[in-house]
Amino acid sequence: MTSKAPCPQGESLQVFKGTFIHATHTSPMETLTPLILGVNRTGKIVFIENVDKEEELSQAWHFQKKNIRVLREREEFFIPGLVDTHIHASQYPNMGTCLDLPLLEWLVRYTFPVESKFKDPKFTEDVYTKLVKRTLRNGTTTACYFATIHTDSTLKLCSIIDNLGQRAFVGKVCMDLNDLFPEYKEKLCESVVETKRFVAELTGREYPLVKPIVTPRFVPSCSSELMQQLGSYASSEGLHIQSHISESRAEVELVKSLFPECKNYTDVYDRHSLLNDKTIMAHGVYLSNDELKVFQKKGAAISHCPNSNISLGSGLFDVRNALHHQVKIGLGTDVSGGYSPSVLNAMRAAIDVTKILGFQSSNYERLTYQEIFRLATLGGSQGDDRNMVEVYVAGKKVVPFPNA
Ligand SMILES: O=c1[nH]c(=O)c2nc[nH]c2[nH]1
Repeated sequence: MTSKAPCPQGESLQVFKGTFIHATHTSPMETLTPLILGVNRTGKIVFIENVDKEEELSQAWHFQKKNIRVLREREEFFIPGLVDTHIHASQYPNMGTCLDLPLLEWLVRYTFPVESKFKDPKFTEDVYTKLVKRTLRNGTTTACYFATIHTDSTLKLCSIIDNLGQRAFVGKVCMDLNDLFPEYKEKLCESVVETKRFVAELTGREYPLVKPIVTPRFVPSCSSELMQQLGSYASSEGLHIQSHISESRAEVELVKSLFPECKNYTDVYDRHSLLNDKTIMAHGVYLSNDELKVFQKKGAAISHCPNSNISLGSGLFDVRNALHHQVKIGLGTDVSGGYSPSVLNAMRAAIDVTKILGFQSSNYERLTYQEIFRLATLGGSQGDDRNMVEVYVAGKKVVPFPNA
């Protein structure tokens, strides 16, 4: 929640007092009350302590008690920022519509056409500005975005995110296969060169909170050569990787027919060096236990996107089983397969999914709402090493994931 900081004199602070709710590895939801929190001019939390330290803190930091914003008891509380581990910024124009087809048909009929519009800079700026503002309004302080195949438009998304102060990973989508909508694809060489240009330009801008993520769309859209080149590039540069895996039965069958020599869908990514502890794969509905073991061994994470899985009729992801396999899990809105940009909505949908799994099997250990809160906050932050500062709450060091 806060990094330990020295106490410079005379810095202007915003100070809050009230109830804090957070998650740790030992407790999925912990209520800390009452605490006092100071935020400096740059938006950094500079202290978070028990209220009995108020006097001491007001002297050290020179704030007046009358300026403390006191949260209303039982009505207001602080939580950590929500983390959306999978969202397609470019599908925002379709959000809440076009959900009458299963995944593979949905991509061709609705999704590729809307994404292809992002070569237009005006359209790009308009849509991305609205989308990022909307996610921030919904409490998403960190997001893992898919953009489109267009590099400059994706860089525009990065500058909008930076401007609006969100933390993000942003991916220029890579896809060199698309027979059913050929207007929206790249050549192999172009996809790799443009990914490198995207990473170089974004890194050069030195945005403090916005980082690139290598983004092969999914196996059916990428040649083996493209996946191999992206895998080795990501490894050599230490970059994060995002893609989709095992979302629908038809997709799993398609991948089997495309890569008959591979053991399963996970094996395809693994053989192309795309599965490691910086990888986040969306969905994973149909992953076998053997595949989950590979995820655990490699340290790869899964983004659970329950709204999308229901809306596109893809299936029900068993979070409990993945947690039993010690796989890292976060929550994703998956706009526009999911119809809501809110992680709170993803939490509600995750509750629905775990209840449905409970109806199907009487001894199923449903997720608790506290566990879902942890998925939406701490769960989604695993693997983002920018979060690995030393964290102290009320003078006590908090170790979110000691074995991570
Ligand atoms: O939910 C999804 N949305 C997408 O855009 C996509 N592309 C491949 N697989 C996908 N799944």
